[in-house]
Amino acid sequence: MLALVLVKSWQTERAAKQLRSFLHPQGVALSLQNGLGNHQKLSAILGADRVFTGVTTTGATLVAPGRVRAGGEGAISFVASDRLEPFRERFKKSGFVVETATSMEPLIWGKLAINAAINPLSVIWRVANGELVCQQSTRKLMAMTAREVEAVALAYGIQLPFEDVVEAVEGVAQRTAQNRSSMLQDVLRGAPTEVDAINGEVIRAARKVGVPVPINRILLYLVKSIVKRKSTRKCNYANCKSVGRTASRPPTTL
Ligand SMILES: NC(=O)C1=CN([C@@H]2O[C@H](COP(=O)(O)OP(=O)(O)OC[C@H]3O[C@@H](n4cnc5c(N)ncnc54)[C@H](OP(=O)(O)O)[C@@H]3O)[C@@H](O)[C@H]2O)C=CC1
Ligand SMILES: CC(C)(CO)C(=O)C(=O)O
Repeated sequence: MLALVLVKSWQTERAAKQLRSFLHPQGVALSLQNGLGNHQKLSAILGADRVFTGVTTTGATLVAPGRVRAGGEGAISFVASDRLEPFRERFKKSGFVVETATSMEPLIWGKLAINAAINPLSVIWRVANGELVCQQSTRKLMAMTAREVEAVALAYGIQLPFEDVVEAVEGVAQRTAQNRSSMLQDVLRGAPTEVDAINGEVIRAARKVGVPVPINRILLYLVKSIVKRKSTRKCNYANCKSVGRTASRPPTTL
């Protein structure tokens, strides 16, 4: 039995606890989630020998309950294992492209670079992925973000699984041109985002090895402020306690 874990990273722990009670003792869980930390959360609850983590660049947009629009070409990638082998053919029969990787960390960090660069920018500009490669300025921002992630990975001795991270990010954005990133879908429906598990984790990992990641930091705060603004409909300045403000006037509109 295979349990595919495709919940948001902040839902992983709950899903793992549920899985613990009904996954067959010989069954395995395969996470294709974005971000860092899902493998550890699942392993802590289900046991490391039952948890596999891969990635997918197959885009999907939820259009209504039970209705999903395929969001362009992509692949499912995971490290070869006897326990996953029986499911490879099933994925292929269902029309998915399946790729084999030699180790998990480069795979996860490669996907992290892709999501750190595409997802927040799609939220900030409210565009489908393809739009991000249409303008020089957004392309530059995507490139700078992805290169920061690559620098952090290298500081940990992890080589990303592509020759050129910028080409990889732009390639995914082009192949999923019509897709709304999973983060944009979250923001549009008022759900929590995975920005902490993506750009937030890049920042945490970078801090430990002393690599500067200013663009990831800015993207994290921009996404958080957009989410916050959407949930607080009117200007909350008068009641804001968290800003140690010195001025008694409201902020100037620029
Ligand atoms: N969408 C995309 O294009 C891609 C997404 N990903 C990654 O895949 C993962 C899933 O993304 P996505 O499909 O967009 O997410 P969605 O939030 O659209 O879908 C997740 C679904 O899982 C349900 N769910 C949550 N917890 C449980 C549970 N314990 N038991 C059963 N169902 C549960 C949610 O229900 P409810 O809404 O009620 O919480 C929701 O319907 C994420 O990590 C994402 O980053 C990776 C590549 C592409
Ligand atoms: C592959 C991509 C960028 C597809 O949109 C994705 O992983 C996501 O939206 O989270």
